[in-house]
Formats: sequence, structure tokens, C-alpha cells
Amino acid sequence: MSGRLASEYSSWKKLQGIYDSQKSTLVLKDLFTQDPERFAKFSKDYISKDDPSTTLFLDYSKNLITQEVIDTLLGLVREAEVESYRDKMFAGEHINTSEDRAVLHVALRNFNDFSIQEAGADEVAGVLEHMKQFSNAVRSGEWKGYTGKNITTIVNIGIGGSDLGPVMVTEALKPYSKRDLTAHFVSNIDGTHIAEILRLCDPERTLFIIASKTFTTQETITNAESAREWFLSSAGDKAHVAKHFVALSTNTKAVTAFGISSDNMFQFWDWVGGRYSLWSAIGLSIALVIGYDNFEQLLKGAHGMDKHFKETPLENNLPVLLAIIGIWYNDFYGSQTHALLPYDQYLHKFADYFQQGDMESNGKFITKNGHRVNYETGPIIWGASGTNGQHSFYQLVHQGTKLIPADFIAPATTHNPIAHSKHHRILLSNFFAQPEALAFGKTEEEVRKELGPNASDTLVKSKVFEGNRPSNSIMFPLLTPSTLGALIALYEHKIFVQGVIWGINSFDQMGVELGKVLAKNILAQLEKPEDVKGHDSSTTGLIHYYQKFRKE
Ligand SMILES: O=P(O)(O)OC[C@H]1O[C@](O)(CO)[C@@H](O)[C@@H]1O
Repeated sequence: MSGRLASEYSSWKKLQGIYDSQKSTLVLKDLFTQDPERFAKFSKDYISKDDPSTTLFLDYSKNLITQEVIDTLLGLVREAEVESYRDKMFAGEHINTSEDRAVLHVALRNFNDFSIQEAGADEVAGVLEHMKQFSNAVRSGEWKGYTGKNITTIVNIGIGGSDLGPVMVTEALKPYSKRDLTAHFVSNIDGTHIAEILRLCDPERTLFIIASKTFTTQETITNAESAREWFLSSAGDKAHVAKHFVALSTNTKAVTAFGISSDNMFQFWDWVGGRYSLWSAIGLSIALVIGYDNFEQLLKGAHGMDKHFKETPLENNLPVLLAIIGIWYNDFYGSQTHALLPYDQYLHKFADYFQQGDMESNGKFITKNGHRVNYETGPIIWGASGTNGQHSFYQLVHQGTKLIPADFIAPATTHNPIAHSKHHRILLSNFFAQPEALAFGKTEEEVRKELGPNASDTLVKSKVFEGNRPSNSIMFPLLTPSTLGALIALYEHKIFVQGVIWGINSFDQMGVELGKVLAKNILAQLEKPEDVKGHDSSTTGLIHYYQKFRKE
């Protein structure tokens, strides 16, 4: 990050020039015809150096790019000093400047390869050991509830990064889960969320995991208090809380004040950002569900990608490539959104997860130096698993008026090869067909030929696919813990690279504060109409409407 606005870099200006002069010739159909080597040139294999069985394949040939575009985008990476910033992150420098913190999720999955000096980095192994002992004890039945019964249900109470990562990963790695241990996740302050989950729980066999970095988040603490009240209404004695409540936090004082002993607290550190925390103690529910060894494989898979990101030249560096291609659309083509489309039911929460990961990181208009950007920063991230999305929003992606770059993600093989893998073959045929249709479309001539001479012009036109809609395709042999680790780390580092180029701080989240402060103020005014003060007429009117129906 050089301190300049991205738009001041010479490569940015050059990219604008390329876009203006070549936009009309960047046509995928032509680019593929002109160069039979295009796929080979614009695709990359990732093989983990530590574990060659962990691999990913990235095909980025169906993008509106030429070698000149890629080279100029890489020039942008150099001008923005991304490599130096990456090294600063790995070294533990306080690159989260607004909060004066290091950014060290890479230290949580380090396995002694990188030398990291930050306080707490040497405590990671100890916490992992604690997680191992505890998850083994619960899974084996050695850990008993207050009436001597095994734990059969866990309820993770957390929100944002203290919820989305564990939810996404436990869903993604279900084939590795202990099927007789049920995991629930409560996040929303809406009492309906916890009420419906508690209906499914037996207090004698349920373990509550209170996951909150700060241990002050209103939603989490309120839900945790309601869970404790529900538990005590059966268990009676407060001493039983120790067998049924554990905490994942950086705030020992607040955890102890809540009534959870520090023996049942799993520590992490301020240099772990909430949306980068599934690798820390926040991953306890993951370790409980899939077992500690599989959790460690997840960490190792991510570590392999960390090494790749740190050591691979820019032109072969997968997170860098994803990042610059994203910038090409976001900042030059004017794309507002980016779709994540996993063709794997187990990854059905992947887009939700990276909605926070990307949008909370890069949804910022002020640079680290306090200047307002004069370009677009983080895209809107959205998506759903294939093929469901095809029967919902793909119409707009194919024939709408917006350019929506998308990442298609799929495993070559399935954990569920039912009907001799017939389902999987059909799934993959769609995974291959959609990017092809987006890229190459269907011309008026082709439609006319298909419909015959009597077809009306209107009908013909409505069936034309303009094509030239870009996508990446990411494949891997099977969705294993280490592959998932590598895939998540790939996107984490993509977000990092983009943030550095845009000159913003990807590691704070000031934008969620204002709403929280206003809600606290309003909460104190909800009792009486005369208390409702200091708002605009719309907000006042809405609160008064509520007060007409208000009940205890
Ligand atoms: O883990 P905590 O401290 O409860 O915070 C939960 C979430 O709230 C946020 O601070 C804001 O939404 C996220 O960054 C974080 O993941």
C-alpha cells in the first residue's frame, strides 16, 4: 500500500486506456478462436507443498482478459506494494492501523513454518491442545453432563464471524461428522431463533458454546443468558453450568463474570479478526463435529495456501489472480456484484460466509490515509449452490442487463456417489454448461436455425444469449478438510490483495457501529410514547406504531 489512491497508479491509468480502446474486441468467442492455447495459458494447478494430495485447479480463461490485461493488472499489484504488505502481515506488523493490531489468522495455522513474534502467537499450540483434549472428551463420552449422561447436542451461540465460519465448515464437512452429535447454531437476537433450537435440546445432554471475541456482543450475550436460564430451570444448581457451558473469547473478565470458569474458556487474541476466526478457538464446534484430526487437516490445508500466497511469483499466485480479475470487472467494467456458485450441496453456506468475509473487509470508502476513494471498492458478494440457483436467478445472469462475474466451484468426485454417481454427473454437466453458455451464448442466427423459418422475430430475439459473460471455474478432486482449508484461505488472501490495491483497511469494521449505538438508544425509549425523542419523523412514527401493539 503506497499511500496513493489506486487511481493515481500509472498501471490503473493504463488499464483504463486498455478498457476504453479494447472493450469491443475483448470477446470471448474471438479470443478462444484466435488462441488455441488460451485454456493452457489461463489456468493453473495448485498443489500444496506440504501435502501434494491437496490440490485445486483454477481456470480463468473465460474472463475478458488478454495477457496484456493480466500483465498490467500485475503491474498494479506491484505499484500498490502488495508483496511488501503481505510480508508485513505474515511478520505480525500492525497493518490494522485504525485498531493498531496485527492481522494474524495465518499464525493460527502456522505449524512452525513462519517466524511470528506477536504476543500470543506462541500460545496457539496450547489452545489447540486444549481444543483437542476437550473435543476428544466430549466425542468419546468421557465428558458428562450434570446427570452423568453423554453430550449428544452442541449449541454454538455467536454471530457474524463467531457463527458463519463454524456453520459453513460444519455443513461443508458433514461427511466427516460424528452423526450422533447434533450441532445447532444460534445467532439472531430474534428470540424465535433460540426458542426453536431449545425445543430440540435436552438440558442433560446439551453443551452450549458461547462464541464471542469481545464477549460484549448484545445478540450473543442475550442469547447466552436465555440459554443459561433455560438450562438452570432444569438443572437448578448453578454449579452445573460448568459441565454445560464453555466460552470462546479474548475477554476472560467478561467470561468469568458470566459464570463460566476460566478452565472452560478457550482463548484467542485481538489479532484474530472475527471474520477470519474459524481457525481459532472459534472453531471449537467444528472440532467437536468433525473431530480434532480433521480440524487440524483444515488448518493444514489453509497453511499450504498461505505458503503458496507468500512464496509464489505473482503471475502464478492464485489469490493474486482472483483478486486482479475481480478488480478488472469491479473498477473498469463497473460490475457491482460478484457471485459465488458452488456446485456442491455441502458448500451451500459458502457464499453466506464470504458475504461477511469480503463485504465487512472491503466495504469501505475511506483509505488508510483518510482519503475518500474515487473508484469502487468491495463488490456485493452473493450466490447459492448449483443447480438451485439455475432455477432462480440465473435468468438475469444470462440475459439481464448487468455484467455479473461469477466463480463456479465444484469437486470432481462426490462423497455421495448414489445411483452410480448419476447425480454427480448431472450436477457436473450443469457446472460445465453454465460457464460455457455465459461465455459463448447463442446468436440470433443459431436461434433462427433452431426454430425454423416461421418463428417470429420477437420469439427469436427473446432466445438470444449475448454471451461474453465472464467466470472463473475452480475444481478439486473431492471436498476434504484440507481442500476446504485451502479454498477458504484462497479467498481470504484474494480479499487481502484487493484491499491493499484499493488502499483500504480490510481488517476493521467501523461501519457496523452506528446502527448498534442507535439501537441501544432506541431500546431505552421503547416503553412510552413520550420517551421517543431525538429522531426523524419516520423513525418516531414507526416506534409509535410498535407501541400500539407492545406486549411484555
Ligand atoms: O465475536 P464477537 O465479538 O461477538 O463479534 C461478532 C461479530 O460482530 C462484528 O464485530 C460486527 O458485525 C463482526 O466483525 C464479528 O464477527
